[in-house]
Amino acid sequence: IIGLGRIGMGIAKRAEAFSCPISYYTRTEKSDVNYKYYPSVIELASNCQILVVACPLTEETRHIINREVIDALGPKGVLINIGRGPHVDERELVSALVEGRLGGAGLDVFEREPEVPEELFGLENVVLTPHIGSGTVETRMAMADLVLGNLEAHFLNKPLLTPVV
Ligand SMILES: NC(=O)C1=CN([C@@H]2O[C@H](COP(=O)(O)OP(=O)(O)OC[C@H]3O[C@@H](n4cnc5c(N)ncnc54)[C@H](O)[C@@H]3O)[C@@H](O)[C@H]2O)C=CC1
Ligand SMILES: O=CC(=O)O
Repeated sequence: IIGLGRIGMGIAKRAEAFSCPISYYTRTEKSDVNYKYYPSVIELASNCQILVVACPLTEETRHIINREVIDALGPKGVLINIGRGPHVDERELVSALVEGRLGGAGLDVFEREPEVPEELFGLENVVLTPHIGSGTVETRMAMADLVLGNLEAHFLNKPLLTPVV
């Protein structure tokens, strides 16, 4: 798992229930988890079967999944991207999938949404969803409540619930 935050931890917890050994990459090792830490994405990709991207998109994480990482994951590896499309060099991903250099992919996000590379539609080893990672009734209700809560706090001159700056 790349990015062991709220979503990454949620994925780890569920995967653990299926006896999956969990390893992760973040910029610094976490002292409060027992999962195996790798100090680079390459090392993580070389030592895992399923690589999940769950970090924020920043200049540092743009194309964090490049050809080198894809090759390290290899023909038996699977890439899951539920973060942001530009985490992945999509051209490299498509050619690796088409050429069988990567085992498979599960993609909820794409580099140039709403465009999705045509080649992906024909592949048996790819699962595509239209950026619906947060699309549950409960989550969407919680998102709407948070917006309303922030607006209410703002207009009552109270501290915001989730200030951005
Ligand atoms: N597909 C979808 O519908 C959704 C996608 N997302 C994406 O998932 C991302 C993660 O969401 P949360 O877990 O809620 O965020 P979070 O802030 O709780 O966790 C992000 C984690 O990534 C780590 N991180 C930051 N920079 C990093 C880097 N350079 N390399 C490795 N790790 C790094 C942070 O330390 C943190 O542990 C969001 O930023 C968003 O882009 C979020 C919600 C829905
Ligand atoms: O990508 C969706 C989000 O809530 O972030």
